Amino acid sequence: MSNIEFIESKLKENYPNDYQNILFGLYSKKRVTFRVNTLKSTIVSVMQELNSIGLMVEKVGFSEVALILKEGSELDLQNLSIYKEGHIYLQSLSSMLPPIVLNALKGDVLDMAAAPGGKTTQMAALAQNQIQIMACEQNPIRAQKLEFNLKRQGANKVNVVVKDARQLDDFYRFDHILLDAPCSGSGTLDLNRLDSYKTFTPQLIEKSIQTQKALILKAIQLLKPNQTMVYSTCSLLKSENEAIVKYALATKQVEIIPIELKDIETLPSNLEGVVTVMPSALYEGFFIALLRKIPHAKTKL
Ligand SMILES: C[S@@+](CC[C@H](N)C(=O)[O-])C[C@H]1O[C@@H](n2cnc3c(N)ncnc32)[C@H](O)[C@@H]1O
Repeated sequence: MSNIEFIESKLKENYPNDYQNILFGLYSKKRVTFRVNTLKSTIVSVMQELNSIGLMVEKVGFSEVALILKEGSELDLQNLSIYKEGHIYLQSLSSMLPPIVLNALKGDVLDMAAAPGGKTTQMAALAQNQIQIMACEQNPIRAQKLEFNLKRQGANKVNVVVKDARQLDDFYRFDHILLDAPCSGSGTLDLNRLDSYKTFTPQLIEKSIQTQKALILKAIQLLKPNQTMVYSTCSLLKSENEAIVKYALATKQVEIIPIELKDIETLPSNLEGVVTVMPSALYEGFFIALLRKIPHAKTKL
């Protein structure tokens, strides 16, 4: 079976009625989207700057600071001083959703799989640097990129920990946790490019599932009772999404807080309250679940 046939078979197995629309989304050329960094600039100032050089943008319903470039490429933005000085951050719209859903505005926050830092810097901006973030990243090279982005974006209350998050000390307790888990990436594949999908294999899926299970148990352990965490992936596979959340629910230490996304096309789920964003030219395929730790639940797993 070729890689493409394998992808098609997995999507068909997961979404028998929607897999053709999903494939269409994964073949679509993605629009260029980005976020204004409110630690350094404002939406008005960025829009004025872009207008003055003829780069037209449109706003997106779910965020005051998310923008879509009407015409042009990432390079057009990367050449600008507002990009180089961290006033904007190139980010897919779907990838902006987990921090918005988590809404971590005070206390201590753990970003368990943080590099390159799109969501860490977004959380820092949403809280105007009023939260203390521990940003954990296993891969040292990616951690350098994370450090670079934090500095450029002015996210100055972030402590980078280069470590396997499974090995984080058990005595930590956090008010909010973002677990944007390593995954097969099935929601972000560009099916026009072999280099994008050739690593999508049964082995990668299996390895991702094992890591996701260990990381979600660790997250539950490190979360303060009554507080919230987000589990997200850029995969569309239920084995990496709903099944991992069900695995977490089986500990009886967390419950789902239902998420409602307006004006964003989602895929059917067998688990109520979680969302899977349909891939399209505008959105990547993405899964998001918001969990709350049940008060008085034992922390020992
Ligand atoms: C989906 S990416 C995170 C993207 C990031 N949250 C962002 O928005 O920019 C997953 C990251 O987890 C890292 N990772 C994988 N296994 C890990 C582990 N056991 N502990 C910590 N980080 C891990 C990978 O190196 C990768 O950088």
